[in-house]
Amino acid sequence: MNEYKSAASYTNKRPSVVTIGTFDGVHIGHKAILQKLVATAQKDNLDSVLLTFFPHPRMVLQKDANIKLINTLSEKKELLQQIGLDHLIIHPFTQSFSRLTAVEYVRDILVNKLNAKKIIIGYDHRFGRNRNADITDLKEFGKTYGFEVEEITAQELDDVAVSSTKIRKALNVGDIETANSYLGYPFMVSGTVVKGKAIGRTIDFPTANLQLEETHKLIPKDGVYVVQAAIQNKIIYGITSVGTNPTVGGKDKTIETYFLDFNEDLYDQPLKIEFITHIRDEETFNSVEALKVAIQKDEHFARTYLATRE
Ligand SMILES: Cc1cc2nc3c(=O)[nH]c(=O)nc-3n(C[C@H](O)[C@H](O)[C@H](O)COP(=O)(O)O)c2cc1C
Ligand SMILES: Nc1ncnc2c1ncn2[C@@H]1O[C@H](COP(=O)(O)OP(=O)(O)O)[C@@H](O)[C@H]1O
Repeated sequence: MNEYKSAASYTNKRPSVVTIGTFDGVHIGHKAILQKLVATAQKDNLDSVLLTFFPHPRMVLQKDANIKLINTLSEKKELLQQIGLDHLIIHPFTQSFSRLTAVEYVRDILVNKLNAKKIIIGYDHRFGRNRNADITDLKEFGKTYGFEVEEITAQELDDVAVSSTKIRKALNVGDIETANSYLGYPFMVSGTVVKGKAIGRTIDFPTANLQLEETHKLIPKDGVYVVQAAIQNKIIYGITSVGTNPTVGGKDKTIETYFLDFNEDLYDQPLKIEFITHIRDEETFNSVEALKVAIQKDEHFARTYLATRE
């Protein structure tokens, strides 16, 4: 898969089939659409192109600072990599881009830059300045500029929308199993291991504190989870605390993991944790000693869970 930082840097001239969208989560519903894109490309001897935008249009247009996404950009790239697309364009969504008229966007980008011969798009897709144009307009443009429009039906799109919303809702209540079943892979959080308050090791539970790579990443509900990570190519299981650590007077949200049967320095290393199941909600204990007892129980829960699952 070739990657491009903007439509302008896409120099490929081959005729293409294009789909456009955010594809947050790259979940099982998205995969069905993307596989259709790849299959169409093969059938019609076209290059497959996914045109996606970053930052998310809502962040730019509605200044929606609170929008939370299932994937960071680098996670999305990694997931898309596995699908077999020919080209991924991550076009910067700016105010000036949003002001392109429908005809400018179709002619200058889809036709002249991407050489689109086919566009696979949702029945309710809108585009151009003020989202003025719809799929009927796109089909009209197709007659002028020589491309076909293949519509993703309401039913197909409903499946996708429903699963994105369901994934977000599930993560917000700590229902990892539901999120993972819609995603088709374990929900992940990645970042770099940074120093914390160094209290962990004093209660025999050192925790690798994750500093996230993006502020818009959706984080599951505060609580304690069973997780796994690949560390030096080995799967290591762990228990992760997501929350503000009220017992030790914490304020900021942290994501920290105690790895089972593991004793190595992880500072400054990249780390990706994959969520397996929720153990319990975050609690405020009367003492650090009581917290330690609770974490021992969490560890016991995790070991039993991992030993008995299929
Ligand atoms: C499995 C696990 C469960 C935890 N549960 C809670 C909790 O319920 N309440 C809380 O205040 N802190 C909880 N913590 C966070 C501890 O307060 C934190 O790990 C400790 O303060 C060490 O912080 P440090 O890494 O900055 O040294 C938990 C930590 C782990 C590893
Ligand atoms: N089993 C383990 N799980 C997590 N971190 C571990 C483990 N063993 C050693 N470490 C190391 O210990 C560090 C955490 O120690 P801790 O006392 O909690 O300090 P800090 O507050 O700086 O995170 C981790 O970042 C990692 O480098």
